[in-house]
Amino acid sequence: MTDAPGIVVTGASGRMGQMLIETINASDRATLVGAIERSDHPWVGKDLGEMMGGASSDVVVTDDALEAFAKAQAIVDFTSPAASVEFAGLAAQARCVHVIGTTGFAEDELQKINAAARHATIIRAGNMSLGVNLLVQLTKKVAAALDDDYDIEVIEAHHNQKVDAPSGTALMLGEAAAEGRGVSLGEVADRARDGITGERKRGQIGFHAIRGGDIVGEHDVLFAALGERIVLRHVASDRAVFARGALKAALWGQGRKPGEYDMLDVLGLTEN
Ligand SMILES: NC(=O)C1=CN([C@@H]2O[C@H](COP(=O)(O)OP(=O)(O)OC[C@H]3O[C@@H](n4cnc5c(N)ncnc54)[C@H](O)[C@@H]3O)[C@@H](O)[C@H]2O)C=CC1
Ligand SMILES: O=C(O)C1=N[C@H](C(=O)O)C[C@H](O)C1
Repeated sequence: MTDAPGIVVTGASGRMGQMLIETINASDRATLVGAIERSDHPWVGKDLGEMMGGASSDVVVTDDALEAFAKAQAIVDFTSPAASVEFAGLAAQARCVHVIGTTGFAEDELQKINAAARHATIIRAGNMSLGVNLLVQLTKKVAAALDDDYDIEVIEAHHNQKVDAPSGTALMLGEAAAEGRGVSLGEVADRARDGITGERKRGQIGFHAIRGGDIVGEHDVLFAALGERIVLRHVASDRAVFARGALKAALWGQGRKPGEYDMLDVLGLTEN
């Protein structure tokens, strides 16, 4: 028997799923106890290690989430919004910490996750890297220091397989900028410019999404005024930064009371 919490990875064959499995397997602070894929996925029923191109392992990929969650202390979940909402209910039943990295949630889906957090410890963040979470705090501070002579634009770039836009990170940065300015993002966001748009409205926060090749994830927050520009930038060059953050969150969540937390809580970056 070891004290290392048992972790189940959902979306095991995905870009993040495989990175998470490698990160957990390399750690002596957690043990991989399960791997989930969708029912129609060719990995279901197969040995996880072999599917990842290595030696056989103790883990067989399954589509039975509840059975797998029952053996775990934490679920690390980078899948799709619909899947993560379902896993939130099952993780709450199994009393597991649920780390959600999935992005692209609709408002009603976020409400369902929020409801699950009444009974479960959920840590959700659109970006699990230390660097981006620091950038969130910097963005809030810079936005609070400047008035709306400074136009704020959030520009993000990702690989050509990404299905949601703006990225979860871009929305976190936009929220931070809006909070710094004391406004509601919903009221000032401009998420699509095309055609004769008219002049930029003062106080807007604009979003731009670049998609191409194998870009891991890049985010700029631009503050542009007459005669000067400030650019706050984060570049992720390796998905391992997200996986390390997610593992840290799963460990941090052990023994924590039910509620919805984020990476600022995990990293101790919350402030007044
Ligand atoms: N918060 C963060 O730090 C990060 C978040 N992400 C987000 O994580 C999510 C996944 O990203 P990728 O790994 O690049 O995508 P991906 O498409 O490579 O992987 C998603 C995996 O989830 C699986 N899946 C979908 N529905 C499922 C279900 N019902 N049951 C079990 N498995 C299911 C798919 O089969 C696939 O293997 C995206 O929303 C992305 O934006 C990605 C990187 C970092
Ligand atoms: O889909 C991705 O790849 C990423 N998604 C997250 C997001 O939507 O911000 C985090 C990271 O940028 C990679």
